[in-house]
Amino acid sequence: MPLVLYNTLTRRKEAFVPATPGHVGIYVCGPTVYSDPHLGHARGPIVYDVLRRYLLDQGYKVRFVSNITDVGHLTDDADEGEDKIERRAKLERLEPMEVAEKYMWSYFDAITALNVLRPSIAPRASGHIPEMLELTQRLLEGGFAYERKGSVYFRVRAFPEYGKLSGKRLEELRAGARVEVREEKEDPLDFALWKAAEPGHIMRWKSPWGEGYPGWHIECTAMSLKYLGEGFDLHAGGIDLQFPHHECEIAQAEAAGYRFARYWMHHNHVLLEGEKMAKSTGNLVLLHDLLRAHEPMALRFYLLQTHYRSPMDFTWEGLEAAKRGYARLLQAYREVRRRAREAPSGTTPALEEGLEALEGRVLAALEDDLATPQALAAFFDFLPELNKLLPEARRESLQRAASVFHKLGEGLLGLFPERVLEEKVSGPLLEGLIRLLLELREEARRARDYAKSDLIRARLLELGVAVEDTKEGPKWRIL
Ligand SMILES: Nc1ncnc2c1ncn2[C@@H]1O[C@H](COP(=O)(O)OP(=O)(O)OP(=O)(O)O)[C@@H](O)[C@H]1O
Ligand SMILES: [Zn+2]
Repeated sequence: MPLVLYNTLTRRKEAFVPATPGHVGIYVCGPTVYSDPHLGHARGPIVYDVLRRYLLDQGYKVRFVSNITDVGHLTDDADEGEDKIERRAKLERLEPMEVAEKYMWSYFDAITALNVLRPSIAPRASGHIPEMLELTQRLLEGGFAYERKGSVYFRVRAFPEYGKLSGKRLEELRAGARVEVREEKEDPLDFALWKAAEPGHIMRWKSPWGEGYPGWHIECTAMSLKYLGEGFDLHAGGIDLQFPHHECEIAQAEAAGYRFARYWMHHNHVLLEGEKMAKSTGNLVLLHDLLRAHEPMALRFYLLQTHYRSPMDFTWEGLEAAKRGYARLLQAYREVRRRAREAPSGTTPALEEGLEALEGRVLAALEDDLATPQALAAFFDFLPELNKLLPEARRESLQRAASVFHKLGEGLLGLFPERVLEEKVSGPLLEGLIRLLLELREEARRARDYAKSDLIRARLLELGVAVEDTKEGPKWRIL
């Protein structure tokens, strides 16, 4: 398989070889669902969606697991602070699970509008507490964890490979760590596998150590191993998750004796005014606001214009430029489809050659660590030639052009769902056309050309539009 991906674990591009021939297992860290998604939340789903589409196109069976965090993600990375969902529940006067449900659907609605395929499994953390307890128990038994006042912490010192994903050195981390006053931890680097619930904490489950709730990191380890098995192919998420979240995930899995993910992918951030777009800081543009005002596929196109490992600065000018670029591609594709229906039969070798080159370039770009900007550039480089060939092109070659556009543009990049290709005549357009015909009819009447005015009326009637002449002028209705 020719696909090459940058593996964060080894810090180099590597050929991607799935553990089981013909199958690929992918786990992507999903959102903590306590508010509406912003544009940054769409980047990962779209990038990994292109990867998934590529693998499907290559004939792989892909199990794509992306979780929903509905418990355990605290406002503070050092295991202090409130649960993000529970804090929001208090603000909105809702049950925590109402908050999770509301924002989970808000997230799925948005990424579905962006033509992202639904995960094969979207496990929710709160539904996997037994798996997390079992893993915690195993770590305790192996001496990799300890219990303090009903909470259980991972003993980082017992796992010398801690830091291998992020390349961080334990001594430096320790020097920079904050030491809390009421610290229960042996080492400031230790992290919670299980937290004792304080009085008043709503989301709580029974455990061998009393009532509590899981740590955020143990959720993803437990759920990815459950659904993808040991040594699964690929684990992905935003670059902010590389440390500590993913570092902790690896420590938990491997200390418990399981082989963990073989490849790690991290996408860079969407920035606004140079800063990470984030819920917690309020530096954001909401996805739903963008989706209401702009073609979702133009947004998807905009995000794919930057390589996933580079930061992407969101600007309104950038969005407008992307809309224009997308419209050019869409127009070309529609034109190809239209002509493929009408052109005289035959082939156009120059067009076929151009298509083959396009296909080669797009595939080569994606196979080189998902170089989506280069894949899009290949389309734009092909446009002038395509536009030159179109007027004379013959049907069979145009049909092939349409299917190549479908395979590359929709199948791989997910940019042209059927919805955008249908050149639908909308309500306002229809009404305008009827009004225009009636105006022409009035003109004919004024010129005493009754044959023409009657003809217009008769033809409209055939189409199911009845015209009635009243004192206030002609009225029409759909039969
Ligand atoms: N600005 C961004 N650009 C790209 N990916 C992002 C961005 N913000 C969050 N993500 C990714 O979205 C996923 C869900 O993240 P999460 O729910 O923790 O959101 P968040 O906005 O980072 O929250 P917070 O601001 O509270 O840290 C993660 O994979 C995370 O890396
Ligand atoms: Zn995760």
